[in-house]
Amino acid sequence: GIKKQRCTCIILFHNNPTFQHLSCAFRSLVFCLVTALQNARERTLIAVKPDGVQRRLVGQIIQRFEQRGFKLVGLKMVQASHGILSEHYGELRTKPFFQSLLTYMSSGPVVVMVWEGHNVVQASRKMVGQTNPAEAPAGTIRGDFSVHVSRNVVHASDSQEGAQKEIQLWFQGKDLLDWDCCDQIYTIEV
Ligand SMILES: Nc1ncnc2c1ncn2[C@@H]1O[C@H](COP(=O)(O)OP(=O)(O)OP(=O)(O)O)[C@@H](O)[C@H]1O
Ligand SMILES: Nc1nc2c(ncn2[C@H]2C[C@H](O)[C@@H](COP(=O)(O)OP(=O)(O)O)O2)c(=O)[nH]1
Ligand SMILES: [Mg+2]
Repeated sequence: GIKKQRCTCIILFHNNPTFQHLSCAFRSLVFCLVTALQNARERTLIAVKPDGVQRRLVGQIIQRFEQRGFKLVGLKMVQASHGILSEHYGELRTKPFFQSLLTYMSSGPVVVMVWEGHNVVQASRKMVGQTNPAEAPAGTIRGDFSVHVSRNVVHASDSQEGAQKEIQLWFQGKDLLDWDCCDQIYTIEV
């Protein structure tokens, strides 16, 4: 993800004849700016699970990501099928709770979202808290709103690679909006 983008960026700025005549300092400055902007475009998949929707927690969960400074770029409410859920939770296929996980996740609507921003994958895992709410500190979503591992309110991608796969699984490219957030220069250094 980011490493590949950095390489592309380096190739663009160091091998492109258009930029050869620019001073080294200026090229470095442009490179830093582009890298900062690309880092700010990291995305993750967050889903409010059926228990979160039933308990009317959607608004509070969205609010936490907004107030942290992340940008919502995709949002939908879906009744998820076992098909999409078994792909989403493919790595847990051999776990004893896999079938009950699918039953619970398809028991009602989920609200699936894509959030964008600097370091959003890692930051949102911290905001969500440990898988088992008993271990999730107060102040995290799971630590504030849940008590049992099987009803832990929210999903968050656990790596950048996982996020990319999950976003492709749940969203079509055209449903993710690339919009300018007017406060962006106040939330990251560019
Ligand atoms: N022992 C368990 N009993 C019941 N459900 C479980 C158990 N372990 C995990 N789950 C459910 O499966 C989900 C996926 O487990 P995983 O290990 O991926 O946790 P997670 O990454 O914290 O959660 P998610 O992937 O939903 O964000 C958990 O969020 C939880 O709802
Ligand atoms: N019933 C039950 N459910 C579990 C257990 N471990 C995980 N889960 C459920 C809740 C998790 O949110 C979900 C996905 O697991 P994960 O991807 O390892 O954790 P997380 O990414 O949700 O934090 O599976 C578990 O031990 N028991
Ligand atoms: Mg997980």
